[in-house]
Amino acid sequence: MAEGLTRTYGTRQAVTGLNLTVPTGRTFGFLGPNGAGKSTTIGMLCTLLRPTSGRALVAGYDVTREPHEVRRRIGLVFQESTLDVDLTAMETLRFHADLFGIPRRRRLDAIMDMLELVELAERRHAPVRTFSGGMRRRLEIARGLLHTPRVLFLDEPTTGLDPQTRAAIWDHLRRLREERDVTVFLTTHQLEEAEHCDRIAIMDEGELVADGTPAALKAVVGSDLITVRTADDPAAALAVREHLGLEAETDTDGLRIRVADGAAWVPRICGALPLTVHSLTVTPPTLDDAFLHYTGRTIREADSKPAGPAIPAPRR
Ligand SMILES: Nc1ncnc2c1ncn2[C@@H]1O[C@H](COP(=O)(O)OP(=O)(O)OP(=O)(O)O)[C@@H](O)[C@H]1O
Repeated sequence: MAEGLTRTYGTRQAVTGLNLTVPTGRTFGFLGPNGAGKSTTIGMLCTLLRPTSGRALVAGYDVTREPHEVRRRIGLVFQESTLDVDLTAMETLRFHADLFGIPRRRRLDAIMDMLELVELAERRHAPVRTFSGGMRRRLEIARGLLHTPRVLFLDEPTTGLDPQTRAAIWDHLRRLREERDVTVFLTTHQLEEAEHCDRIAIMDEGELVADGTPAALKAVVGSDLITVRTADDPAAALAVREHLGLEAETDTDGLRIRVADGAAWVPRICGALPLTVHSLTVTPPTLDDAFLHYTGRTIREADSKPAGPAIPAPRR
């Protein structure tokens, strides 16, 4: 829970008056372009950055007044890897278990449980340097979960990974949600990734602009996109405007028409066109449409601005 959470760097407002409640045991995605303030928010929630004003409770504890209580109850996976590549997977987790004071008698069970969760048990004695990017990320997730935190924070968990590995990481995060009662809080600037979350908060230029389930955010857009390719798109646009009174734009994809119930309009559009239709697709609203709706630009346009620094990962 955050109330009026604000962080400034000098004169720059990185996060402004953030109000947020995250449901327990769910996957919550923080979506926004580079520099929106996502990492700064995670940094404050994880007690790594002090809020300039406002307050936040994580797992029931105040991040400013009770940082140690918060730290005990959270796991953190940074944007950049913080693994020591000379250690094996087992040694990595053993080191972390010591750090968090996991009792010796429970240590091996806890480590094996986590290694099995992320399917690295067979590679437990291999040094991390022999691991692929996806395996390293899975090991970091296992490490973040070893002390059974109530909340797992992941800053851009699949950045830099190929699509297959990304899908595998999401499978693991899904299992985590199903099998353990952990709240997963992650940041992403990838729309496809945000679709996996139970709830999303859209952030832009330090402010929260929307918050809800992916379906609810898309529903606000309220219209499907019909794309039609014809033998003569400008003539088709004119016909659609004149006969159906619909706004139609043409671009390299063809003719683009936005309507509330796309499927119902298909026969009428085809009937109104006096020329050959090569193809017609109906696309329900996407999260990019939702982002556009709330911010006035697409996330890709917003992302082409220079990136901000990620939250500082501890160096070893
Ligand atoms: N240590 C810092 N000093 C000065 N400005 C900073 C610092 N860290 C972040 N900022 C600025 O604060 C704003 C928010 O940055 P932040 O890293 O939180 O965004 P982000 O949404 O996480 O972006 P990214 O996806 O690139 O990590 C940006 O304008 C960034 O330049």
